[in-house]
Amino acid sequence: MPAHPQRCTYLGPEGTFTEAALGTLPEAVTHEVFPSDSVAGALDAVRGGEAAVALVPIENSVEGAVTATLDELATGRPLTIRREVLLPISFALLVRPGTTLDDVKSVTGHPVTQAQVRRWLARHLPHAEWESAASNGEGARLVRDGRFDCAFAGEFAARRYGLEALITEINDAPDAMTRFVLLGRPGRIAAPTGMDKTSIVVWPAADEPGALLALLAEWAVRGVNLLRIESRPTGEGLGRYSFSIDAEGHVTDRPVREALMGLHRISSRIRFLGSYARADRTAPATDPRLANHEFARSAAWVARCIDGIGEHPEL
Ligand SMILES: O=C(O)C(=O)Cc1ccccc1
Repeated sequence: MPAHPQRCTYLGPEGTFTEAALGTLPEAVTHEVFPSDSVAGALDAVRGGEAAVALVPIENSVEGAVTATLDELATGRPLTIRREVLLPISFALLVRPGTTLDDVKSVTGHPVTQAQVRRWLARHLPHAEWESAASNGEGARLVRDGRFDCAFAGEFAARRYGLEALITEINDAPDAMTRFVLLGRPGRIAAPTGMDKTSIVVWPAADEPGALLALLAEWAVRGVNLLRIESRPTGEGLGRYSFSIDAEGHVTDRPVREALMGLHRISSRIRFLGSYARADRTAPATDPRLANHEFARSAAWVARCIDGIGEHPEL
């Protein structure tokens, strides 16, 4: 460990799933780790230089986007994604020791959690009042402090806050996963691994027929597969949206690079959020016609056409 290790922050407080996800990354040992109390706080710590990197949730397989994260990435000083990590999620109902299900009148957790335990709540605690917390760790802390009767959080958070897991393995959808991203200030992009993903935010140029189709066509004509597309309101009035997109491949792959160039030409704004290794280690279906050397070969052919080398430069 260097004398002054770099710092890494995460959506805290202690006991969040984000902290558990961070535990699977090398940064958990190579960096000095500290919690932030919101997604915005974590990203501002990176923007302000108090942390080199921050881990925050971005997407859940049941509830979809963590909108606070998407919106933070679309605005403010630019940040880029260095890594992503996937974590399977199931919840425990945490209470102060001695509390029974019959005692429970109020319940808390992160808003994304609420969406994942809705059916369970309707069945087992139909009269309990829900109020959201900034994170699941924060919910557990608030139960310890007597603000709520129980919180949904990871079972591991019980010990941290002197609570008891009354029920475990709660989840309306059994295979729920959450995706987290490690964000840093823009820097040199890591070399491709062959199993990469590229993320951007793009603002269409005009509110006109086919504007979204034109954005999608830039990827489609170059054979680039999209992994996620999400619209988010820009905040500039109803009907104004930006699109958050994950595409298969790395910015140094010719098809991805040319799609980005096309988007840059036709959009009103575009923000590059990084190229990084896919956590699911899935290699794209490769089309040999789209390999970098095929782009070089076709560029050389056009150059020969221009130079008039050969009567009919065909190859
Ligand atoms: O990290 C946490 O504990 C959070 O509060 C964010 C979250 C919410 C729901 C599932 C996974 C992570």
